[in-house]
Amino acid sequence: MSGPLRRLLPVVGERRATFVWTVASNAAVQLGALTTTVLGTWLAGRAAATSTAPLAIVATALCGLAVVTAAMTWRESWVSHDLAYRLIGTLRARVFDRLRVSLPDRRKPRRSGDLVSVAFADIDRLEWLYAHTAAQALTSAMMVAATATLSLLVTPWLLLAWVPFVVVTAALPWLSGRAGTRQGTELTEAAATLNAELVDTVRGLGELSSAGALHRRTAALEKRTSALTAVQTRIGSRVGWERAVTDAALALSAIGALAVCAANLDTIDRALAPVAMVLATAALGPIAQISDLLRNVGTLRAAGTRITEILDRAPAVQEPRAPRPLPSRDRATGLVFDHVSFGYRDDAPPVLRDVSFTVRPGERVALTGPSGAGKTTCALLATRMWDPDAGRVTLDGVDLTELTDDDLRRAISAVPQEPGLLTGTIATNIRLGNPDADDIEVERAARRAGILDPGAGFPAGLATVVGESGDGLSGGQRARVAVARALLVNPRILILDEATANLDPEADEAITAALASAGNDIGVLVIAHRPATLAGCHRVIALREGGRAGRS
Ligand SMILES: Nc1ncnc2c1ncn2[C@@H]1O[C@H](COP(=O)(O)OP(=O)(O)OP(=O)(O)O)[C@@H](O)[C@H]1O
Repeated sequence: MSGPLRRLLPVVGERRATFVWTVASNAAVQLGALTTTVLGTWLAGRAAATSTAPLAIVATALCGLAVVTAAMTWRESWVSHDLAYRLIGTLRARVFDRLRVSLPDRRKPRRSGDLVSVAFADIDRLEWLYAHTAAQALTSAMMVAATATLSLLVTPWLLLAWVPFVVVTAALPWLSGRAGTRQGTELTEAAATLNAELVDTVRGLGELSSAGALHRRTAALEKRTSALTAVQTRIGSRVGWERAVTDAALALSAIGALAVCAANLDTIDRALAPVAMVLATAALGPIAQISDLLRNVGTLRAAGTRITEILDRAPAVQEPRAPRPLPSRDRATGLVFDHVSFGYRDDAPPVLRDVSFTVRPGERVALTGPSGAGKTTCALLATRMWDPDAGRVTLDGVDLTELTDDDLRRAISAVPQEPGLLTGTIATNIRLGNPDADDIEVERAARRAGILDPGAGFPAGLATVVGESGDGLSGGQRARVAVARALLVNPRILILDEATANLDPEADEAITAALASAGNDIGVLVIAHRPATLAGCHRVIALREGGRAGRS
C-alpha cells in the first residue's frame, strides 16, 4: 500500500474492536459461502455417482449454513460501514481542525471550493478503503489458503488449474498501477477544479448574470465537465479490460479443473469432480474482488495525498506553549500596536510598516486611510489571524501570541466587512458569538444592534429565518446581526471593519450610539470613511499608503 494511504490506515487502530468484527464477519461470510457451495456440489456429485447421498443430513446442514451466512452477510455490511463512517468522521474532524488553524494561508491563498472538495469528496472516497479493502485483503488471503488445502485433498494437480490464474488476477492492479495512479490523480484534480468553479459560479451567479457573462461561464463549466467525463471514460475502459481478464481467468480455471478431472479419472473420486470445479473458481472470487477494490487505489492514493497535505499544513499561528492570562478588566490598558510591520508576500513591499497606535478601554478610535492602506490587515492582526513580521500587538499588556485562542476570542471581537451568516434564524446567528448565552442576553444584544426596531425589517424578530450565507437579508440587516453577535461576546475590544457602511446614516448613528452604551470599558476600533462616523470617535488614526500610521 502506498505512502499516503499507509499513513491514513492507523486511524483504524482507534476502532480496533469494530475492525476485528469486520474481519471476523467477512471471514465467516466467505467461509460460509465456500462451505455451502462445496457441500452442495459434493452432494450433487455423490448423488450422481453413487445414488446414495445423505440427503437429509446435508440438506439440514446446508439450510443451517445458509441462514448463518446470510446473518453474517448482514452483520458484515453493518460493521464494515459502521467502521468506515466512524473513521471518516474522525478524519473529517481532523481535516477541519487543521484547516481551521491553518487558514487563511497568507502566502498561498487557495480557492475555498477546492478545499471543500478535499474536505468532503476525498474523505468520503476513503469509505472504500476502510469499509472494503482492508478487511477484504485479510480474508482473501485466508480464502486462498482454505481453497488450496481443500484442493490438495482432492488432488495436488488441481492447484495447477487455478493458482496461475490467481497470480494473474492478483497482479492486475499492480500491472496497471501507474496508469491507475495517473488517472486517479487526473480524476481528483478534474473533479476538484469543476467543484471549485461550480462553487465560484453559484456564489457569483448574480454578478455573472447582470454582466451577461453567464453563457461564457456555462461554456467553461461544460468544458470542465467534458474533461472530467474524458478521465472517467479512460478509467472505465481500463477497468473494463481488467474485468475481462479476470472473467477469462475464472473461465479458464474452471476449464482447467475439468481437464484435471478428465485426466485423473482413475485417481479422483467421481463425486468430487463438481467440487474440483467449485474449488478452482472459489479462490479467484475473493482475489478478483480485492483486485477490483485495488483498481480504485489510484483514486484513493490521490485523495489520500491531498488529505495528508492538509493534515501537514502548518498552523497560521502557533498556540502559546506557556499561555498567560489577561489581567482583570478593571486593570485593562487596551489594545496596542507596537511598531508593527507585516507583509503578505516575500517578493512585495510590506503592507504595514512600523505602525503604532493604542485603543484604550472605553475609547472609540477610528482607523482610516486609502483603499489598500492596510486597515483590514490591522483588524486581522488584532484578531491574530496572523502574527506581525516585526513589532507586536498586545492586549492589556499581554502579547497576543501568549494568549490562548479562547481567551483571545472572548477578549477581542470583530465585525468584518462581509459577515458570515449561516442558515437558521436571527437568534441562532447571534448566538454564534457566545453559544452559552441565554435568551435574555441574545435579546439584549439584538435590541442594542437595532434588530428589534420596528423599521429594521425583521418581521419575526429573532425568529426571522436566514437563508444560506445570509440570503434574504440586506447588507444593513446582516451588519446588525453581526454587530449583535459581537456584542454578545462582551469583548474588551470591539473592531468594526466598515461594519456599518451598508447602513443608512441614521441607522449607522443609532448603532454607533448603541455601541457607545454597550459598556464603558469596551475599546472600539472603527474602520470607516464616513465623516459622521469619524466625528463620533475620540481619535482618528490615518494609515497612509505604504502602511505608516499618523494621527489626527
Ligand atoms: N491574502 C492576501 N494576500 C496578498 N495580499 C493581500 C492579501 N490581503 C490583502 N492584501 C493586500 O494588502 C493590502 C492591504 O489590504 P487591506 O485589505 O488591509 O487594505 P484596506 O486598507 O482594508 O483596503 P480597503 O479600504 O479597500 O478595504 C492590499 O494591497 C491588498 O491587496
